[in-house]
Amino acid sequence: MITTEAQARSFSAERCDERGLERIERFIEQLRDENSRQNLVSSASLDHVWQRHIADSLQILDHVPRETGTWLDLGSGAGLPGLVVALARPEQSIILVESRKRRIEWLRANISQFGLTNCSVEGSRLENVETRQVSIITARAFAPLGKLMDLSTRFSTRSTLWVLPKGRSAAQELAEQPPYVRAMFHVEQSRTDPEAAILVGQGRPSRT
Ligand SMILES: C[S@@+](CC[C@H](N)C(=O)[O-])C[C@H]1O[C@@H](n2cnc3c(N)ncnc32)[C@H](O)[C@@H]1O
Repeated sequence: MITTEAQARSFSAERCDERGLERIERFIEQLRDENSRQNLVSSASLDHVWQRHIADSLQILDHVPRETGTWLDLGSGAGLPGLVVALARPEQSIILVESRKRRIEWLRANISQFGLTNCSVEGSRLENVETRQVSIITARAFAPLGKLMDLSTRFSTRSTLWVLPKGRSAAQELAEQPPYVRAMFHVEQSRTDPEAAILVGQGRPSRT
C-alpha cells in the first residue's frame, strides 16, 4: 500500500514513459494554480496530490495491456485519470469526455501545451457523444455503476476493458447490479487507499 507522497511519486515514475514524470510535475504546478480559480479538486487533496490523484490515476495502467486501442475516460474533470495517463504515456490514444465549459478549456489547454497529439476532448455530455467502439473505458467519481453502464454500454464491445475506481462503495455497487453485469467484473484493491477498490471488467453488458 502506498502511504507516503514519496512512495506515490516513485510508483508513478515507474509507470511513466520518458519525460512523463517531468510533464506530470508541471501539470501538478498548473493544477495548484488553476485550482485557485476553479474548483477542480478539493484543495485539501492537493497536500497529498501524488497519492490522491497521480498514483491513484496511474494505478489503472496495471490493469490495462500496453498495446491497446482507444481509451475513453468519462467525466474527466481536472483530467483524472485520463489526462494523467496521457501525460505519462503520450502514445496511448485517449478521449476525455467532460461537459463543464471551464473544465473543457482546462483539459484542452493542457493537451495543447504538452503537445499531446493522441489525446482529445469530447466537450459535451456523454449522452451527446457520437457512438464509437473503444478498447478501454475508465471513469473515476463519474456516476453510480448502474447509471454508468446505462450511459456507456454503447461504446463497448465484447473485448472492451472497464477499469472503474469506485472508492469505498465498489463491492456494494457491484452487488446491486443484475447478474449479467456482476459476471463481467471483479474487485481489485486500490494501491492508494486501503478502503477503496477498483472494479475491473471486460465485455459488453447484455441481458442475453
Ligand atoms: C465528481 S467529478 C470527477 C472528476 C474526475 N474524474 C476526478 O476523479 O476527479 C465528475 C465529472 O464528470 C462530469 N460529468 C458529469 N456528468 C457528465 C456527463 N453526463 N457527461 C460528461 N461529463 C459529465 C462533471 O462535469 C465532472 O467534471
